Amino acid sequence: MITHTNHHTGYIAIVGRPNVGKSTLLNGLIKQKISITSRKAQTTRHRINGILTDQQFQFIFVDTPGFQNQYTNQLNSTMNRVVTQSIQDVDIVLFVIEAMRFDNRDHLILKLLPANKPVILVINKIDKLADKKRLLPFLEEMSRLFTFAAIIPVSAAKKNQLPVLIDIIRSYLPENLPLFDEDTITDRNERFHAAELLREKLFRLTGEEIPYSASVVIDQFKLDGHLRRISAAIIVEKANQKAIIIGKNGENLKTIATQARKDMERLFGDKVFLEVWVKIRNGWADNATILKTLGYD
Ligand SMILES: Nc1nc2c(ncn2[C@@H]2O[C@H](COP(=O)(O)OP(=O)(O)OP(=O)(O)O)[C@@H](O)[C@H]2O)c(=O)[nH]1
Repeated sequence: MITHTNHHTGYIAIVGRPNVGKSTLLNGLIKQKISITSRKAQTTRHRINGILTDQQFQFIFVDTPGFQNQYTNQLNSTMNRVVTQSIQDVDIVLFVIEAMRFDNRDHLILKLLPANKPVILVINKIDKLADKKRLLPFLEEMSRLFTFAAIIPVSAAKKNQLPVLIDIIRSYLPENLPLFDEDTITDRNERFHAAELLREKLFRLTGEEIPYSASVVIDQFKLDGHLRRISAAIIVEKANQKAIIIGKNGENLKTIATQARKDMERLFGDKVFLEVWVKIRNGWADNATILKTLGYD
């Protein structure tokens, strides 16, 4: 029987400036693709809880949007607030940086780190370092910045050192009963993940022309036996953006939809029938382009 004296559960925030690899790290730690990653900075806009549970431990990860101070619009100030809040609410903080880089934005986050809870410095992307010897002086330099509970170099993309990181986090998890069922990977629902996966492909497979204002809406999400029937809309501002997304002969949209569907099937463990429309925000739905991707042969 599980009692609170032999079980550990804790909230872990993953913070770091945009593009350091927070989403990749979260995905690697919980071994499922639930958080979106992209080459473009700042694709994470939501708090995503990824949950890892075993017999005696439950790790509840909070993936925060990249902290940044380059733009001051409403969305970004909200993001900065989310980072500050999530640091307050958790038991452990993972501060993610890139190997050999520590810029002004990293310094800004450093200032927000709490003194009263363990902060683990995760130095990511060590696979990019040709000469690993350069890491040692960098580690020393970092250790002088803050009293970190631990400093660990990893490669989130190559899954190097992630088991070691898990063991370190485990040692700081407070005694507590599990808060979620064992099967729960995330407390976000499937509809949300379907939108996130499609949004990731949209950013990955279209150029810089598509602004962050492009959004994805799930119009329909129906369970039909084991099949999930999903109808989604990509919403853009201008006709030329719509044309870019669709691509020549619909090729680009087809690739986006197919890749998104495959990721959805992997995550849900079942077949998906995905229909994607591209709409212009001022809403003439009649003009929508339809693309159907069959989820089964
Ligand atoms: N070489 C290498 N690239 C990585 C590694 N981890 C992440 N990346 C790449 O870095 C880019 C950003 O990764 P994300 O996981 O989206 O970064 P993020 O910090 O969540 O970014 P935001 O959502 O913008 O805050 C992607 O192109 C990843 O493939 C790593 O260990 N090595």
